[in-house]
Amino acid sequence: MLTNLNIAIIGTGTMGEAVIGGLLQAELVQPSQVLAATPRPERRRELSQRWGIATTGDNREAATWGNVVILGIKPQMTEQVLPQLNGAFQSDDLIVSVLAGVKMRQIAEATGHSAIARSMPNTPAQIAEGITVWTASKGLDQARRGWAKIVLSAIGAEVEVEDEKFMDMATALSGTGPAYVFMVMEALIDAGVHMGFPRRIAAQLVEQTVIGAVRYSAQSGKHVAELRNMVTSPGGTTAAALYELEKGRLRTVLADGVWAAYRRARELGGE
Ligand SMILES: NC(=O)C1=CN([C@@H]2O[C@H](COP(=O)(O)OP(=O)(O)OC[C@H]3O[C@@H](n4cnc5c(N)ncnc54)[C@H](O)[C@@H]3O)[C@@H](O)[C@H]2O)C=CC1
Ligand SMILES: O=C(O)[C@@H]1CCC=N1
Repeated sequence: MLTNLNIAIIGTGTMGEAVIGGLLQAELVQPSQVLAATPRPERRRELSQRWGIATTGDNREAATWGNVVILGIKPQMTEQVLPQLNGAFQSDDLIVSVLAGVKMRQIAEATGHSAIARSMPNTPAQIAEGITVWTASKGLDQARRGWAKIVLSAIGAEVEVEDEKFMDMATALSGTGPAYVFMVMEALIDAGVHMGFPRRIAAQLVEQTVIGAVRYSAQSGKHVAELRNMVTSPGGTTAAALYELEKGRLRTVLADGVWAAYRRARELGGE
């Protein structure tokens, strides 16, 4: 449990705040157990008003105070921020990173602390509907693995993987994934408007089509190709549409996007 733990968040943008919100809304912690570190005073005011938590502009103070220290800064900031934290950790603290690309070895070297859970959430975390893939540093004890699991389950489902190599793949597939879905939705809504629907109605049709298709897929347990075949009447509209999508290389374009994200995640980690 997280009852007696202090949770510090360093870097409280989109993802850092999602974790704060998830923890508080699930009542896994009290506001008095949370300290948010971020450089901008107006952002600190906003966070303390919205969540009733303490804030600081001093990253080292947050790392010293926290038993669980969540890193929500951008990967490009690691060289500047992580050395500030060196020596601030107690031996039984836990670092939870959400940084794309950055390896546990890099975090351990820069901070001098090797008890780390590296995670990759995604933005539906903001409504506790995220999916987070995570892995722990070798030899991390069960108690702190438990802390990581509880913190990450506050923002949705979580999947633990043994090998850190899966983290960059998760970054490309599920971490970046909501952007693929939103872009496809946007394109479909625009097509509806192009045909003549008012935008509001086009958006409603697309949104519920996506929600319905995802729930149907999850509940039916059928392979997605089988579900797609069930939509495709012989000589009908879907067959006509799918022919054009295949001709436009939709599948390989999506795969190329995922591979580009994977390569970029590896670059951010210095590979
Ligand atoms: N946005 C997303 O969908 C996801 C992002 N991530 C990871 O989460 C991390 C944060 O990404 P976002 O929340 O999207 O970025 P963001 O730009 O919204 O948040 C970064 C935050 O760090 C703060 N910051 C800047 N300099 C700082 C410093 N010196 N000390 C402390 N805080 C500082 C900024 O004020 C900002 O609030 C990244 O490492 C990213 O790879 C992971 C999964 C999904
Ligand atoms: O774009 C990014 O780098 C972050 C990591 C995964 C999603 N957003």
